[in-house]
Amino acid sequence: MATMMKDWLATNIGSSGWLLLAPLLAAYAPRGLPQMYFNLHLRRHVRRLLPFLDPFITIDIVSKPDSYNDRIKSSDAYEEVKAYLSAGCSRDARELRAEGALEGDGFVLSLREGQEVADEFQGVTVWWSSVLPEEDRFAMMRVRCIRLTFHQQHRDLIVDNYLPHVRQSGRNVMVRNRRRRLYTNKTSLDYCSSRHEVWSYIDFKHPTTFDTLAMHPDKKRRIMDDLDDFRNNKDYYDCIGKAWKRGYLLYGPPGTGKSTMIAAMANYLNYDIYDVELTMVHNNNDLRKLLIETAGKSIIVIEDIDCSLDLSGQRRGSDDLPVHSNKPEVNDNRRKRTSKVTLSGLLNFIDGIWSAHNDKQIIVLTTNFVDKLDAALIRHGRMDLHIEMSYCCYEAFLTLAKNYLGVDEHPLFDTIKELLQAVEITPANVAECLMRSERTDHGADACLRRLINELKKKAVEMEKDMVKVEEEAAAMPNGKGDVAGTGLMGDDGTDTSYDGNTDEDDLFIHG
Ligand SMILES: Nc1ncnc2c1ncn2[C@@H]1O[C@H](COP(=O)(O)OP(=O)(O)OP(=O)(O)O)[C@@H](O)[C@H]1O
Ligand SMILES: [Mg+2]
Repeated sequence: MATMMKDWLATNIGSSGWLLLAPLLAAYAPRGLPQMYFNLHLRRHVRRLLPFLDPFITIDIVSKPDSYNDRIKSSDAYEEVKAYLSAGCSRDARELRAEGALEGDGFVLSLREGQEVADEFQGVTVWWSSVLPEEDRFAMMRVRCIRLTFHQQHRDLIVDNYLPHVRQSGRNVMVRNRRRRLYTNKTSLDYCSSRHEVWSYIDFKHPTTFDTLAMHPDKKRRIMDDLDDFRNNKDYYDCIGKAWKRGYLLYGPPGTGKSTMIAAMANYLNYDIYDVELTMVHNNNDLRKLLIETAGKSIIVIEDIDCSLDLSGQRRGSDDLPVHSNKPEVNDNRRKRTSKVTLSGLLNFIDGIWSAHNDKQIIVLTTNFVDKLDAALIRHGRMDLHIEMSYCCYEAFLTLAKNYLGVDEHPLFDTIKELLQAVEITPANVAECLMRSERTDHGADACLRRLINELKKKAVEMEKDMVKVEEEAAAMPNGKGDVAGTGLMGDDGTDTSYDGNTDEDDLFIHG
């Protein structure tokens, strides 16, 4: 309605139609004025009259040109307005356009050109319409335009309150409709490539949550609290002048749930995951490029960081490796060296000046061998929280029993509790025992007995290992040795293997 009136005024007064008023105004024109001055004089009067005749203001929100890539943030406003209208006011429109939604099988409805819908905000009515942009230069680039029309007396309310409200609501709609994504980096990056070109993705559909994650409940609570503090404290990060980011180091033996924890975090926060395969990144520049093309509200993951790069070697500036070697670890190192990413490039990726371009980003590094990592990589402020993923404790077992067998208690639980205090077994191993198919035939009993057998078997193995190690240690002149036979040894010869301890001070080195 408002736009129709406005269009009428534009056609009949704003352009050639102003001549309709010419005879009227000519009567008031000063006598003897040359024709050219008369026209100017007339136009000035018409322009002054316009606000009285047309008190409506329009604001055009234009889409990005189709040829632009998705780095142009100004396009976000158009998408947000579209989402806002699609969810609400387009219900009143009679003629709609349906585009296949980027996510899922649904459609995004928007207004067809020329259609108009009304919206109300704090008692004020505004009108939205879809129009073709007036300027020809846009036509080649297929830019779409949504026009907002409102009375000039509400200008402040609309600009200061309504438009931000529309954007925020539109963003919420987009988040609600959106499926989360699991990205991974592509091999070759070109300098001009955009997000689609450096990352490929699939829908992220991991079912793990913190409820199903097997871990001591106190430890789990502290991690969840830390995540909550992170996502809710933008003001705090601004106040202390720190980029709104957080780093987590997850370390522990294979099968203790590091990858599972990342999925639980992503589900908890509703974030996307960028899984960086470092060995495929050619150099520091490509790494930076990848970072720039990530979006906020995401978790950047580098799994098995100790295997991805020869970080310790680079830190110490070690010599080139021999060209041929029979040792597998040497060949493995040579493979890592094909990537020219350096430790310093990685450190900059994590918290360099470029890393602050996105808010709400979490970086997670995982490793089986925390002692192999350079101190700079995991220092305070870079990896804010160190989380040890340890062997299965009784509390973690209870979660797995609930997940896999649906039982909260069972007469065999006491035996299992006792064994778990003495035996190191990973949650993955426990889960495997509880997944046995006998469950369907014999209920939880068969699975729990299988677990008990597994635990007893491990207890015997551990006993044997201990005897062997003690014998070896006794045979060494200085009595020092790799006690658990894990290959993890501190510089001073002390054993640095995982002890499965769930003492909180051990779990949270800092943070
Ligand atoms: N803490 C846990 N809670 C629930 N399930 C777990 C847990 N740990 C392991 N699992 C189960 O074991 C499987 C392997 O776990 P996951 O891949 O997370 O281990 P990881 O620590 O990442 O191992 P790796 O070091 O080899 O990458 C998971 O698919 C899951 O089913
Ligand atoms: Mg893993």
